[in-house]
Amino acid sequence: MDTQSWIVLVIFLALMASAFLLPALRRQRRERLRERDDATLTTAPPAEVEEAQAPEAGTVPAPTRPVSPAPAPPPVETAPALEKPEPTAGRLVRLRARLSRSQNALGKGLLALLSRDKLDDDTWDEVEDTLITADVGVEATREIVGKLREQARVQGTATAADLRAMLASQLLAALDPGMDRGLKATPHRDSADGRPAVVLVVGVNGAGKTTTCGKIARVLIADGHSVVLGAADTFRAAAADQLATWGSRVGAEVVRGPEGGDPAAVAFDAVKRGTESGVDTVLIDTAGRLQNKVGLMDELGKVKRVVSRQGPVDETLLILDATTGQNGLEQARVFTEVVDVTGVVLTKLDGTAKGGIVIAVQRKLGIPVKLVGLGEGPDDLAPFEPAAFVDALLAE
Ligand SMILES: Nc1nc2c(ncn2[C@@H]2O[C@H](COP(=O)(O)OP(=O)(O)OP(=O)(O)O)[C@@H](O)[C@H]2O)c(=O)[nH]1
Repeated sequence: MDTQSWIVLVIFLALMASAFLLPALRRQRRERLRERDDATLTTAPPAEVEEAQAPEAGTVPAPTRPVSPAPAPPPVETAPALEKPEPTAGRLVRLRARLSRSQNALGKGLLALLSRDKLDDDTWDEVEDTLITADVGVEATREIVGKLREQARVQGTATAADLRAMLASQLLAALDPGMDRGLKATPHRDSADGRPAVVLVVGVNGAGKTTTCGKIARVLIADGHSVVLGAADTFRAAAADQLATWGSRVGAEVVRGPEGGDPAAVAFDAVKRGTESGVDTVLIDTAGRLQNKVGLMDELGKVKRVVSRQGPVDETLLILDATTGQNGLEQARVFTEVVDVTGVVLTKLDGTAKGGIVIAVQRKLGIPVKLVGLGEGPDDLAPFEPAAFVDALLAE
C-alpha cells in the first residue's frame, strides 16, 4: 500500500471509532451520574443536602439533622362577634326620612290642595280622592274630610298652615293614638314554670314574616330581653336557615325541626325549650299561607292550639305587606278569624305611598298597628307612633 492509501485507511478507522465508541462512552457516563444522583437522594433529604453546605461567615451553623416543619397550631374556633342592635326608642324618628320619602306624594298632594285660594267642592273632592288613593279607605276618608270641612267652615278664614294643622289632628285622631301598641313580650315569672311570653308570627307568603321575626328578636334583645326563636316554617328549608342567621347575629337560640315536619311540633318544642332555658320571650315564625287555602289555615289554627297547651299565646302578630293595599284587609280579616290576631306589623312601608292602610287596618279590624317595617336593614323596624307617623306624612 502506498502512503496515500494508508492515510485514507487511518481516517476511515478513526471515523468508525467515533461513530461506535463515543455514544457508548456517553451512555456509560450518564449511567454513572444517574447512579450517583440516586444514591444522594436515598441517603439525604433535600433539606439536609442544602443545610450541609458550608455556612456563610457570621451565621449560626445549620443543624445537620433534617428539620421537620413546626406543627401548625390547631385552628381556633372563634364565635362570630354578636351584634349590638340599635335601641328601639326614637327609631321612627331615625326612619322618618324614609317614611316621608315614600309618603311624599300623599303629604305633598294634600298640602297643595289645602293651600289653594278657594276651597270649593271640587277641591274637597280631590282631597278625598288623594286619601282614598293612599288606601285610607272610603269610610275613614269621608269621616276625615267631613270633619276637616266643618272645622274650616267654622273657622272662616283658615290659612294653609291652619288647614295643615287641622288635617294633622284629623289624621292623628283617625289613627286612634290611645290604642295599646306595646308588644306583649313580658315573661310569666309568676306562673308555676316561669313561662316565657310567646309571640306567634303569621301572614301570607312573602309578607316579611321571617325577616320581621329576626328584626323583632333584635328589638327585644336591644331592650334587654332574652329570646328563643322557633322556626315553625318547616315548609321552606331556607326560612329556618334565614332565621338561624338572624339568631346567631344576636345570640338567640333557634329551635328547628326536619324539613316538611309538623310545624305545631316545632312551635311546641320552641316554647318548651324557652321555658327550660328561662328566656323572656319565644318568637315563633310560621310558614306563609294564603288566607283562602282552608287546609293551611287549619294547620295554623293547630299550631296555635298546640302551643297553647303550655300556656296562652301572648301575642299573635299579623305581618302585612303595605304594598298589597286593600287586599291586606281581607287577609287580616281571615287570619283574625283563625288565630285571633292581636297586633299588626306593616312591612315595606318604605316602598309604597299607600301609608293610609295603617288607618284602614285599625278601623276595620280594631287591631292596633304595633310595628312598621321601613327597609331591609336589620334595625329597619320601628314601634308605630301615630304622631311621628302623621308628622312624616305631612313633612314639607
Ligand atoms: N323594603 C322592605 N323590604 C322588606 C321589609 N320587610 C321584609 N322585606 C323583604 O321582603 C322579602 C320577603 O321577606 P321574608 O321575611 O322572606 O318573607 P316571609 O313572609 O317570611 O316569606 P315566606 O316564608 O315565603 O312566606 C325579603 O326580601 C325581605 O328583605 C321592609 O320593611 N321593607
